[in-house]
Amino acid sequence: MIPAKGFAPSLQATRQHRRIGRALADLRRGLPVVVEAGQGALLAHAAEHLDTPALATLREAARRDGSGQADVRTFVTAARAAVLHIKRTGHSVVGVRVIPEMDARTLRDLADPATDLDRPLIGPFEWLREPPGEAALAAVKLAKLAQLLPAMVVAATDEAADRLAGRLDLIALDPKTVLAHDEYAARSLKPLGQPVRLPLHDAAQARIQAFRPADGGPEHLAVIVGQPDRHAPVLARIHSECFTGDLLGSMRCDCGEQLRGAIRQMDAAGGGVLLYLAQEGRGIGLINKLRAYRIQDQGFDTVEANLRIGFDADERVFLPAAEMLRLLGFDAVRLLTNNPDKVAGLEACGVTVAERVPLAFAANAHNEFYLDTKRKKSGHYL
Ligand SMILES: Nc1nc2c(ncn2[C@@H]2O[C@H](COP(=O)(O)OP(=O)(O)OP(=O)(O)O)[C@@H](O)[C@H]2O)c(=O)[nH]1
Ligand SMILES: [Zn+2]
Repeated sequence: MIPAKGFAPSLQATRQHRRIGRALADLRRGLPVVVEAGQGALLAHAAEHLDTPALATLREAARRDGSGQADVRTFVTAARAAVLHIKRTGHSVVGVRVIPEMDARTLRDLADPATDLDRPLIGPFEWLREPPGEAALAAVKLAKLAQLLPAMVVAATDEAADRLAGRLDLIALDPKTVLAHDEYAARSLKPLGQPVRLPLHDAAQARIQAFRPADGGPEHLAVIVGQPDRHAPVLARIHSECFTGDLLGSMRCDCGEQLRGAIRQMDAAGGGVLLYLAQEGRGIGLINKLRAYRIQDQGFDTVEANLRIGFDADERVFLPAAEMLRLLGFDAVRLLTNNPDKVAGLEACGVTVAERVPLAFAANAHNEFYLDTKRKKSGHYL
């Protein structure tokens, strides 16, 4: 059994994490958030929502340098910086100085790969070689948590975070809390009542159970097929949500077939557990996955498309899956997957993967290249 690690956050920590949910809603509706940065703060705006008045607010709030220029920067991930021909800095997040000639549209384009080929950006950009502070890392993490493009335009201010947030009626966050949020959300998962009966087309004896994190973030689901034995490794599938494949039957991927195939295999084996994780698009969210599809239609593969947007090839964390297994009473699994990272990710969270059980279906004309890329670039066994 995975040690429960005595999850008992302080009231203060709980308050901070709940604030993140409110901050994400603000970012998604086009408002900035405040991130503590030493004595001062960053006023951070999601790049994809930046318009002219928002940029003016950032310029007004920013401290001035010796020449009177406002200290506004746009922070992008190393992957996006590479697309912008910014020399490798060795840091995961890179700051680009926002000079007075840059307008809101330029800053949106800097973040958004959609126009890369039609309207190539004119550099070179003035980027900062120093490592980004914790506050800048937290700002970019917030964009990812909000499932927006992973780029933030920020003003560095000398005003204390609480004062600035109070004055502008915004949410102030501590960067350490933001950076620890994934772990908090996973460890705070709680089952919602008892599993409820859900006869499925492929498994008549099935039940479904929802798990909710304390921060108000997305719920994850577990489908328990049959009566799995708690004393032996359980046949398990960790399946990341794929609206297009699971629900619509998209032929761009193999998700729908894997989902139903896994349930059939569990039914045939007399029992199993399928964890359905709210991690659409390998953790980048549905809208960003649709952006990735558009880039793939320009000739890039699935990994390149993620990187051009500024994400890693895979942004998922497997701690929620491990926690759900623990809460369901399973400590060892026979994992239905072709993905070596899932095996390693789950084991790193304390779940024993006793066996990897392959899950393969014939390719179609639309997903052949996708499956080939999984094999060649992501090391999938297929
Ligand atoms: N970013 C991105 N996500 C994709 C793409 N195609 C499918 N996905 C997502 O990938 C996830 C599918 O992952 P899984 O079914 O867990 O598959 P996997 O990581 O390949 O591993 P196994 O299926 O277990 O071998 C879903 O969240 C899909 O939405 C794509 O082209 N880009
Ligand atoms: Zn899919």
